[in-house]
Amino acid sequence: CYKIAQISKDDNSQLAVCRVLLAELEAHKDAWPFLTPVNHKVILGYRKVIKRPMDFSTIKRKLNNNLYFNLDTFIADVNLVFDNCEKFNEDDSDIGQAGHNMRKFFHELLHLKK
Ligand SMILES: Oc1ccc2c(c1)N[C@H](O)CC2
Repeated sequence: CYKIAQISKDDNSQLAVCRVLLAELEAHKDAWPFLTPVNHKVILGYRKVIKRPMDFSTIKRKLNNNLYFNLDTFIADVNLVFDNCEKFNEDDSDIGQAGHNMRKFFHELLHLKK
């Protein structure tokens, strides 16, 4: 019984860490391309090229609906945001640069909290 109690406590603390990490990502000056889903009806080719769209508002909804098993599944979705950005944007574009900046910022956040 203790083991089950221990896992559920960790889940709650891991969930709290995810919420803080997401808030820090959303507050970053370069977060603007990633705050809401890309409108694939407007951006031609996006739906064909990007097989698994992801953005910060979707991650927040998944957090609130308890759809992340642990910190690692949350990290995988954040990295998906930046991987999609690299796939669809040139490195020297404004959005491409924002994606690289945000990935570096997130990586540093994770190493601060470990
Ligand atoms: O010029 C544009 C216009 C729209 C978007 C991008 C670039 N890149 C984003 O990844 C997807 C949305």
